[in-house]
Amino acid sequence: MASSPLSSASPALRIISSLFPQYSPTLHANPSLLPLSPSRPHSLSLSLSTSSRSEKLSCRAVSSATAARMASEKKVQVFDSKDDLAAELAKYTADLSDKFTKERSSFTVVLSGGSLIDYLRKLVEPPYLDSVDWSKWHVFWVDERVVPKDHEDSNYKLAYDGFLSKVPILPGNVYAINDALSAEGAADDYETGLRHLVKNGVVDFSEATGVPKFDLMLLGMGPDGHVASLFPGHPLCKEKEKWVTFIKDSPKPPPERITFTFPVINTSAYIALVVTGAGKAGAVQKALGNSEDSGTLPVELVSPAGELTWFLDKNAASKL
Ligand SMILES: O=C(O)[C@H](O)[C@@H](O)[C@H](O)[C@H](O)COP(=O)(O)O
Repeated sequence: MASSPLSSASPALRIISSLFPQYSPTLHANPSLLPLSPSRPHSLSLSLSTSSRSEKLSCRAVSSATAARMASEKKVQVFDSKDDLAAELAKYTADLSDKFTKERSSFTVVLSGGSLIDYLRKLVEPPYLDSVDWSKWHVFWVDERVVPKDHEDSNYKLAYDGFLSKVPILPGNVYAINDALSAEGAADDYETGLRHLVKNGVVDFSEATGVPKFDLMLLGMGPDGHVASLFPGHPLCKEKEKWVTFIKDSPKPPPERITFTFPVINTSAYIALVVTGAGKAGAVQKALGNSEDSGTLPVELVSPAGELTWFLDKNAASKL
């Protein structure tokens, strides 16, 4: 298991629970939308809380964890403000960028849509703007809506406007979907592209699981506990063969999307789950608390081979 590279926690950071022992033809950047102007990352020193609340949470989580989840290293961090969360997420990401760019010639980062992009806001500011080796970044999407790249619903557009346009990541290293294809075609095309990138050594590969091993996934979670475009009760949550699949009946609009599957998500070296807002407190409680019906949410299936870190604001953590 990879150890955290992370080492000085911000004062506002509260760790309430910690270690659980235990290219392609079309996988390309869109030059018209990627006039990326140009322009390094870190690990949190985890100051473990010894409060009774912290111990209680750890016990609760352990009691509800499956054997697979126990195999993961899990950290839960609660921040007093969204700005504090964004500051720590920037530091965490920059540290991991530093670690992986020193170890390999690339840093493979997977983005989700939604509010996650806004929480990357401090990563595009000093000191990270100049200290991160952006030239080594390779950017992917854990899920994407099947809409044109300039559509308001596009995760690519969201990431471009809020993050990619502000840092000097090479346009050729940004892997958007082919928006001219159907959902099924775009999913197949994205998987084909990934296979090329694995073959070329840009993306790491896990012999153990037979799927790509991304360095970092930055995930959000919906109020219903969905992650990526893997929704509660949907058969796609059980997909074991495909790396990338598609959905045409997403309960969260728009309905047509492509998404990484759980085997790929769970092969990641690091996953950050960024969850804020009182509307998500129930799902957070189910996933991390001692809920009777724990184990029913997609987010509970997130159990990476590496390290999982929850970044919560106090509202999302309010039922813990
Ligand atoms: O494209 C998407 O819809 C997503 O990738 C999705 O999984 C998102 O991350 C969650 O729905 C959380 O979104 P919010 O953070 O905006 O609530």
